[in-house]
Order: sequence, then structure tokens, then C-alpha cells
Amino acid sequence: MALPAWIQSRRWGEHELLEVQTEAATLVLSLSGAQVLSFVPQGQQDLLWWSSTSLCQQGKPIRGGIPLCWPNFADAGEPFHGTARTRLWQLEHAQLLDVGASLSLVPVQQDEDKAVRLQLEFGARLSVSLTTRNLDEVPLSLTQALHSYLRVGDWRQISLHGLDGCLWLNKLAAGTERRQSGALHLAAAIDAIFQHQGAVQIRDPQLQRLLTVRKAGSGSTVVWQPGDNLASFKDVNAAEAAHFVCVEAANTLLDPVVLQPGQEWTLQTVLEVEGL
Ligand SMILES: O=P(O)(O)OC[C@H]1O[C@@H](O)[C@H](O)[C@@H](O)[C@@H]1O
Repeated sequence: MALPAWIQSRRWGEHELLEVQTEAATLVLSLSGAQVLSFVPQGQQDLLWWSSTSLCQQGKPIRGGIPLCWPNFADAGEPFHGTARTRLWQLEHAQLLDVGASLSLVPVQQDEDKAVRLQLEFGARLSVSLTTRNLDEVPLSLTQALHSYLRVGDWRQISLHGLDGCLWLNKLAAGTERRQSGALHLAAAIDAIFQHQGAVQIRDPQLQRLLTVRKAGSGSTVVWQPGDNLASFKDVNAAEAAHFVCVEAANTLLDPVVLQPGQEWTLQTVLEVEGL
């Protein structure tokens, strides 16, 4: 579709970015991966983190923003975290709203056995919805994540609320099961899948803000930060690495979605910030 005047296109390496400007917020999105990279509500700092050393090559995942892990989360399929984040997507629809805007995107080439669509709606907050429809005649098993890289002052100083009492799998300790008690404070690398359906709030004393991650269609919340283990993440610069934590609305091995022929499923996350 032709771009309206409030959406500008620009190149970033081999990728095409769309910069969407409304009175309520500015959003930057890559057509490679349909990946939201930046979301700045009016008068706020960015809610998202985006690596300045990320690869900007076609077919390579972008580090930062909200990668779409689909149709598999992690190693539940090939490649790791699926194909959506390295595919080329196209804008299908864009509409200014009373406050903010809504956009929808689809891959340039859909799979034969399933269709996927990303819907973004934003103003003071950002809603990201990924809908999958099974086009096949047999059931489809799906794992996925909206892998949000959230901007924080320093991940060692934040606290995450809303996970109290949840069972979690520690992926850094061979999937050992643990139960969370109270707020989660991070002192070292974490790669954890929480059995969790509600919201997570990130209290950030440095940025003086409370970031809320709500979700729907998801029984797993993934919390990831590589800590000092940056050797295998060449696209994460040590100086910038302190400034993000990933809180991902997901369907993982704990809660795979099984879609019968013709059925669809929407995984949604909503990000919002307020002052402390
Ligand atoms: O480097 P990638 O492929 O983007 O993955 C980053 C991380 O993503 C998280 O979702 C996984 O739980 C981690 O195991 C993984 O390391």
C-alpha cells in the first residue's frame, strides 16, 4: 500500500524502517521481521531498547525492540525462535485514530499451511497482537513469543512484580523448577519461563518509572537478560547491555497452542509506562 504522510520510510543498512508519527506517540518499525524497534509516547522516553550494534542484514535477526518468535519459541522448531523475525513483511493497513494509530502487517509470503498477521495499536500505550490461523487439514501446534526488549536504567536495580507464587523453569540450570516468592530482583544472568498469565510491572528507580507489561493468549512469561555472558551475543554492546530486560508474552513448551483446522489464536502484549 502507498504510505500516508504520517508514515515515513527510511533505510537502515539492508532494512526498510517505517517511522510512524502521531500526536500521541512515535513508533519505529522494521519491515524485516515486522519488528517494532522504538515506541516513544508523547513526553516519555522510549519504552524499548534497540542495540546500536545490531546486524542490519537481510535474513539476520535484529537485536532489540519486539522480535516475533514464531511459529516456534526457542528450539521447539527450526530455526531457533522461528522464521517470522527474519522474513520480509508488508504493511497491509494503516489508520489514524482519535488518539494514535493502528497498523497491520503480513509476511510478503505466507506459509501454505498457516496465516499470520501482526496488529499494532498505539497511543499512550502500545498493543501488539499476533494472530495465527491454521489453514491445514490437520492440527497445528504452535509456540511463540513477543520478545520485548524493555528499556530500563540498569537491570540490576529494577524489581519485577506480578510473578509471586509462580512456578518457573530455569533454562540456565537444565530446566530446574523453582517457585518465585515475592518480587523478582536480578543479580546475574536469567533465562526463565514462568507459568504465568497476568501482568508484570517493572519498577525502575533510575528511570523513575513503572513499566507495565500486560498480555493475553499466553500462559508463559519469559524473563531473559544475558548478564555478563555476552561472548555469544556479538550484537550486544557491553556498555548498552545494562539497559534492557526482556519480558516476553509467550506460549512455550509449558503451554503450546494446538489449533484445529480453521481455528485461530491471538497472542497479545500491551506496554504502558507511568511515573514512580
Ligand atoms: O539470541 P536470540 O536467538 O535472539 O535469543 C535470545 C534469548 O531469547 C530468549 O527468549 C530465550 O529464552 C533465550 O534462551 C535466548 O538466548
